[in-house]
Amino acid sequence: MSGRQHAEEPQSEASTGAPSREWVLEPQTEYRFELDPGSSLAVKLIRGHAEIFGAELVEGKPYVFGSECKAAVYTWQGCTLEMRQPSTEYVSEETPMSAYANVHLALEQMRVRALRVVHGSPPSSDEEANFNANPEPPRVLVVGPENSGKTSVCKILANYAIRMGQGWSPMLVNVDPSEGGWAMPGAISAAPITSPIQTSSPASSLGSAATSAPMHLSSNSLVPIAYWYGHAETRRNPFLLDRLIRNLGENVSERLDSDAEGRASGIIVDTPSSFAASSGGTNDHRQMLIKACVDAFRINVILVVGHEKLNVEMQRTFGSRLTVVKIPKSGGVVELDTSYRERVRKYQMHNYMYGEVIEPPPGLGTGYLQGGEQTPDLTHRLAPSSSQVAFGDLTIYRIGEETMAPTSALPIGATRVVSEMQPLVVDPSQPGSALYNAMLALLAPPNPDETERYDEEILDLPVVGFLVVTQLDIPNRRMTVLTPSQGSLTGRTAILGSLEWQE
Ligand SMILES: Nc1ncnc2c1ncn2[C@@H]1O[C@H](COP(=O)(O)OP(=O)(O)OP(=O)(O)O)[C@@H](O)[C@H]1O
Repeated sequence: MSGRQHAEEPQSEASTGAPSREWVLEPQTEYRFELDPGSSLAVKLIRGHAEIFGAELVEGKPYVFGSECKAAVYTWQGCTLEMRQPSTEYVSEETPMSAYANVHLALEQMRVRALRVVHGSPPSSDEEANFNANPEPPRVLVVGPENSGKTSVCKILANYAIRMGQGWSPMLVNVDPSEGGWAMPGAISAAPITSPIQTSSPASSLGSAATSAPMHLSSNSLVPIAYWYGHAETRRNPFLLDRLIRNLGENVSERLDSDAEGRASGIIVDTPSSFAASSGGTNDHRQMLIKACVDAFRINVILVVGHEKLNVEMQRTFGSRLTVVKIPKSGGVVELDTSYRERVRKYQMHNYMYGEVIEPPPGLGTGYLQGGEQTPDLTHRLAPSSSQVAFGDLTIYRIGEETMAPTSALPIGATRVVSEMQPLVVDPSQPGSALYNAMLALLAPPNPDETERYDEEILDLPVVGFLVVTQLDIPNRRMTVLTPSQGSLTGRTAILGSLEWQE
């Protein structure tokens, strides 16, 4: 074992607090930790250099982690770390970081060449040798089975791009609706990354997004583009997901069209594990969704994380027109079970509404960083508002699902079959509307030009926020909703999915 555990003595101020320990890490090793529910960890870099999923640690600053976070502190050159209160910890010498760094270098070359074209600079001699007259920026799809570390790979690659100091702003895309990215579980989203993605909690595994927190308080906040699918499982409505992935791709392209330098930074797409193996869904759906991503984001590199069969399949399907590379899976990736994933969804929903303040380990004092931000009390605690809305003020739809009415209640001859894409109005006064405690996505306003409107327009509108129905008062035709933003809901449209708010 290369990590030496140095001291195990309580620090002076912490006679009532958690003891701190030092670890000395050899070059190219990582310290892995896992937190139990309700516990928190503080890590401080004492000397040397270290990073968490590619984001560098600042020397001398304690970083806190909570909400059952599982992660690793990696060092290329060696370092000394101090920590308080991990639940599980160990050091590993075997990591795939060299392979990931090589992938990063290849992507970086693609960015540099693409930017040269933007600036109209002449190609370098190696490009002439390769006859690469029209270099493209990297547009990368990361695929792999459950718990292969796809999200971690995406974070590492985005953070390494940021660390180049070239002003890159790679577009990070999350098409895994079970994770929620910067939005909410049930959504797919994209955001340009301009500062390192910090890891502190699975409630905000891709860094923090701006909800109702004033932007100037949270410098790392991102304003993502999001679409609402409404379910955690891709098999629930793959046709809807296909359409939303294409919408997200179009929206991302439009943004990048007017930002040539951002375009040269490239795109990194994190995918759900159901893209690797059809768990309940069909193989056709799986392939359809992979193809939707390849088309929508004009993918030119597919990274397959540690899965030989999927690698062969991707080579066969796409190998003739884009680069498919298999990369190793990290032994540190933690097997996340269903109940953990459910708890993480709850943390993410709570984080969206209330923000998250991690209680630091006792004895840490002040001046620590949470998710890279100082003074977490200000930046991470939000105050959602509860307001009353008349049934008629907010139009609510569900997409492509049958009403709950039993067949016997349907008109004679009516069938229960509904197209996957059909928007159906939800009547809050009907028992079985499934609105109570449901998570709803608030859509952007439709096209102001009535002539541009079409029947299924609401499928193509991005999400501007989320709300929860916390009370239904059917006799008075009112409902109480919880939302982090203060704007009026009158005349707005919201979509219901199958995700429930959990207090
Ligand atoms: N080297 C590591 N050391 C410790 N924990 C790690 C390491 N790499 C990843 N993890 C943790 O393992 C868990 C799973 O990793 P990750 O989310 O990257 O996998 P995934 O393949 O994207 O998951 P999913 O099955 O949800 O698609 C996460 O909690 C992540 O923080």
